[in-house]
Amino acid sequence: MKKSRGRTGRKRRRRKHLKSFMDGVNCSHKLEYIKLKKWLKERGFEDSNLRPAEFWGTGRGLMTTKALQAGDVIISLPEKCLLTTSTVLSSCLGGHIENWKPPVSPLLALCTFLIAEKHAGEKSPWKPYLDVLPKTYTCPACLEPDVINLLPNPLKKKAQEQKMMIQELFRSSRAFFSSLQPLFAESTGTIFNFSALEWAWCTINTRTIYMKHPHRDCFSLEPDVYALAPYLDLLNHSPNVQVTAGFNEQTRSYEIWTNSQCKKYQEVLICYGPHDNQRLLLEYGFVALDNPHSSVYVSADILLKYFSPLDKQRKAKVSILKDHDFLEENEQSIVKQRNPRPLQDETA
Ligand SMILES: C[S@@+](CC[C@H](N)C(=O)[O-])C[C@H]1O[C@@H](n2cnc3c(N)ncnc32)[C@H](O)[C@@H]1O
Repeated sequence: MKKSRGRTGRKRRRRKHLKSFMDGVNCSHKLEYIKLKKWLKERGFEDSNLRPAEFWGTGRGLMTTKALQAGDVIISLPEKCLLTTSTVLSSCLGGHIENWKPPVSPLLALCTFLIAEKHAGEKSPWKPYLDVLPKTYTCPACLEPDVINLLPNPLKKKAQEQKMMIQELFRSSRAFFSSLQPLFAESTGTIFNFSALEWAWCTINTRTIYMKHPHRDCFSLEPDVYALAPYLDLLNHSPNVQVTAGFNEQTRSYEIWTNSQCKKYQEVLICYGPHDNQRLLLEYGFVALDNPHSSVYVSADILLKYFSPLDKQRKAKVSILKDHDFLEENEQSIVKQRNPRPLQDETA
């Protein structure tokens, strides 16, 4: 049959070309995903219509093999598949954490567990999950100083703070790491090194879902709101979709429901929250195209410079903006131990 060379043909070819970019390259045949699926099945995860795939634009994510309608469940992950502080406490680290004073934070407990399990290699029951975790991250904390220097000023300061915060976490955790020596043949100084902590911190910062756990005395007062959710954490973010997510007490599973449609073989996207690109870069290491939450950060200095000198209210206006945290502080801020932001608000 003669190929259509007219306008319709060109349109059709263009659409096909565009579609091939939007569709992902299925990678569920790769051994690491086959092992992960088997491991999840043993923990009660029912095979869904999701497949790991590589997408142009968002990287690795999950594609659906069935069209999704608003109201459909995207994924339902049983409690047994989740990695939380309860997992950590029931491991060999549990006794050491319970005896350690001052108590460690839930975040540090999770970081320690990830590093220890990664070190255990073949012996770790979490190996199929650990094997699919990224080896490196693009959060500002992992960027070289000369790259951080290229960022706009307010973001540069926040990136430097994030780097210093992890350095401080490492410094303040060294004694705790040393206390774990009886559990390891190799020196804890080698196992729990700075880059291992940085990797674990970024894993938690970029991949955890929000799940509130009651406070336990063996932990410090920082909120215990994290859970690592294997497979579910392959879902990428879009500011333009809406989902409902949370732990379902009846099914004892963490569930995500879509409020948007998704076509067959397209990437299933969820919303991590109404974050602007600065926040996305800081917390997750990427920026979203056409982000409706985009904002521009302005320092008090810049604002005052461009306020009309005749405006008698300008100081009061700046003060109101400051009170509501709408202004970047210019002075060097004290490095605070900030808790990372879980993947999804309960309300996202
Ligand atoms: C929860 S993980 C999602 C799965 C991840 N892409 C992977 O391969 O493991 C979150 C990370 O995915 C990446 N990501 C999520 N949404 C993205 C998007 N819209 N564009 C680019 N990268 C995105 C970022 O690196 C982010 O830190």
